[in-house]
Amino acid sequence: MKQALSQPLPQAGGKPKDAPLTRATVPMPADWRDLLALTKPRVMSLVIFTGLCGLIAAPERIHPVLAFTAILCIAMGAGGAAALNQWWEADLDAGMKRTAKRPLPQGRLERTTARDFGMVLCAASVFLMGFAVGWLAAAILAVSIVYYAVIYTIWLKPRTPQNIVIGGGAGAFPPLIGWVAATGDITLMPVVLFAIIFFWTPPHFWALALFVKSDYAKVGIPMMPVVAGEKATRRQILAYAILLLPLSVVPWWIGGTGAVYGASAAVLSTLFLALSARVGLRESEGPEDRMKPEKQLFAYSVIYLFALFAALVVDRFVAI
Ligand code: HEM
Ligand SMILES: CC(C)=CCC/C(C)=C/CC/C(C)=C/COP(=O)(O)OP(=O)(O)O
Repeated sequence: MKQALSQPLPQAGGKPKDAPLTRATVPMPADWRDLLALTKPRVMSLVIFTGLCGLIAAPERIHPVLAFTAILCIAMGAGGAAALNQWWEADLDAGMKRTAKRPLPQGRLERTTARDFGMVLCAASVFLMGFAVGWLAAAILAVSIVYYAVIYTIWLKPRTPQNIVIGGGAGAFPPLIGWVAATGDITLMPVVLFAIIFFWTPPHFWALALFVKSDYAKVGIPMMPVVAGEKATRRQILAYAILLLPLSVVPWWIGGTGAVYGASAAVLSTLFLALSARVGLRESEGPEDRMKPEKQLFAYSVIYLFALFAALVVDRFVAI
């Protein structure tokens, strides 16, 4: 592992590493709840949802069994990459209040279990996608896994405050994968969906980073508020939200959706911009417990993306 432990992590099961294995100290089999936690299920619910919406919004239909398989593969790949992220960052997670209760910092799982679980899920997701659905979708899934688990987690995150701007590409792939799973082809529409998530990610994450800034500072991760300060972060949140408003209506503008999506996107993005402006124009370098607008923006960012992609699907059915 790259990062040095600030303090020794407890061994899985809370036993000292070199204790003789008696009946009482034989490691417990991995609990399924801890394995599930490794996949970051709440974050992944939106990843899976956007993947599903991309698949449904695509102009071609595939057999429901294949559609289910494609979404299962996105879930497995994203969950496996999240497990690898936590395997690599167990030391960092142990040092941050927000992440200290995860299975690895708590010593409820062996690190090697997390690594192997992640590897198996990722490999299985790509091969299943390739053999059952298509190799273009499998290739993009593989790229997104490597993007999140390696390029973002290992390379960008510890090095640059632009980590989530560049790394944001990882989370933007699922609708593209869903679309390609249905059509076997990449057209302008799924690329626009990719771009929407790409530009949504900085306000989504930096809103959170503002109210957990001290956590990131403590473990030496160069997140934007830590390196460039709160003011610069707030201005950049606003800049991305301004760009997101016209971008979100592009699917309607290029004729890829109907007015239901176009109107929904305009309303949802205007509210996103209003909440971002409240955060972006705030001057205070306030304490983290006085960050209500930032917390509201973060919460709304999640609702926003769910609602925007739901509108895409509703629009498709209304248009039929
Ligand atoms: C590089 C890009 C991103 C970064 C760094 C990031 C970071 C985070 C972090 C740190 C949290 C708090 C989670 C926790 O405490 O466990 C979070 C929450 C969340 N993220 Fe992101 N995120 C990114 C992109 C995305 C994408 C692309 C999606 C989905 C499309 C997404 C969906 C969510 C959801 C649904 C939550 C709320 C989870 C909850 O309710 O606890 N994120 N994100
Ligand atoms: C199909 C596929 C592979 C999709 C990628 C999924 C995805 C949404 C990746 C990036 C987003 C994410 C969960 C970042 C968490 O940041 P972090 O890991 O820095 O957060 P943490 O501090 O909570 O660990």
